[in-house]
Amino acid sequence: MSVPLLSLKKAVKHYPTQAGMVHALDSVDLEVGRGETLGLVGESGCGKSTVARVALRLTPLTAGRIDFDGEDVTKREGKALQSVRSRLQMVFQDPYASLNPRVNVGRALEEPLVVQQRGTAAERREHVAWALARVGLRPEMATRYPHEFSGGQRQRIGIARALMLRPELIVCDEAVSALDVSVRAQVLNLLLGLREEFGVSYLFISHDLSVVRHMSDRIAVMYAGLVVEQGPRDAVWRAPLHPYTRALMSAIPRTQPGTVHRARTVLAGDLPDPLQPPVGCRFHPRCPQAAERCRQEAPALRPVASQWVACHFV
Ligand SMILES: Nc1ncnc2c1ncn2[C@@H]1O[C@H](COP(=O)(O)OP(=O)(O)OP(=O)(O)O)[C@@H](O)[C@H]1O
Repeated sequence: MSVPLLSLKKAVKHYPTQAGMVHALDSVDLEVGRGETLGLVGESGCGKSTVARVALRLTPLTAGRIDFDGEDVTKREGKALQSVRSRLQMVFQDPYASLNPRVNVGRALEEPLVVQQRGTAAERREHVAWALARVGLRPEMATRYPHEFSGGQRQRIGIARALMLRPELIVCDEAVSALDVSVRAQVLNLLLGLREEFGVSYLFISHDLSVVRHMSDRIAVMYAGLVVEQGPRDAVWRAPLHPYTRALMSAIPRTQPGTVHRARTVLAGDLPDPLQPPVGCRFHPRCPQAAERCRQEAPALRPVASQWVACHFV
């Protein structure tokens, strides 16, 4: 098998707080192959954005390792880190928050090229026009300011900015969650088109399973700082194995095309307290199948059929 573009190996991220240590990630293993889209799903607070932040080296790991294109980049700093960063970009949920309201769109798009000292001013302007056109905006819009755009257009600007350095991997963190349904479909199709055109890989993070299904080749399901199931998109969608994934799937409205008819499992309770995750399987307090072993022993991810699953009873 070829070397994955991005891999997290036993990645741990704990945030020290006044109340104690928040266990945001505990030994997470994930891989994104070249040209592949890995969808990451799970409830709010399970650690999805933390995966994005550690993958982009926006925050350091507490333990574990990150490889990019076969090289250990966990501790890279300075110029060596900058060269990795240029190959990895992020699209945020709210592009407005990441766009300076006083800076026009042309300058905002040019900025990554200026930081990386690429091209002359004229070449950079030309590249801005190209990126705007590529995301379906008119090049003359470069002189406008963020507030002059709709939510969907702003997200296109966020994508154009991510494209400026022609990255190999784009991390999309809830990139379409704030958009209306029709605009959402357009932005998703734009992302799929860019993948076709440039072979870019995506780490596609969303709490919305149907969006993840639309976008991904493989799906990883997170629960309370851990990956509990991962595998090929259709296998996870059609035959989820972990009780948590099954509960997530059963909550999807049956009106959606291709949805497999499943008895609905209502998940009682909330995610566990990240300051004190439960002993044993972290899902056991909410699991309809929990037994004594689940209360005592944490299940490891192991291969079952075409998936990897962390459950004693699958
Ligand atoms: N800087 C921080 N300091 C302390 N705790 C944090 C910090 N960032 C995140 N957390 C906590 O880490 C856990 C995981 O958060 P994270 O944002 O990664 O989850 P998420 O799945 O992306 O949720 P959401 O979809 O709501 O963003 C949560 O309990 C969160 O409160």
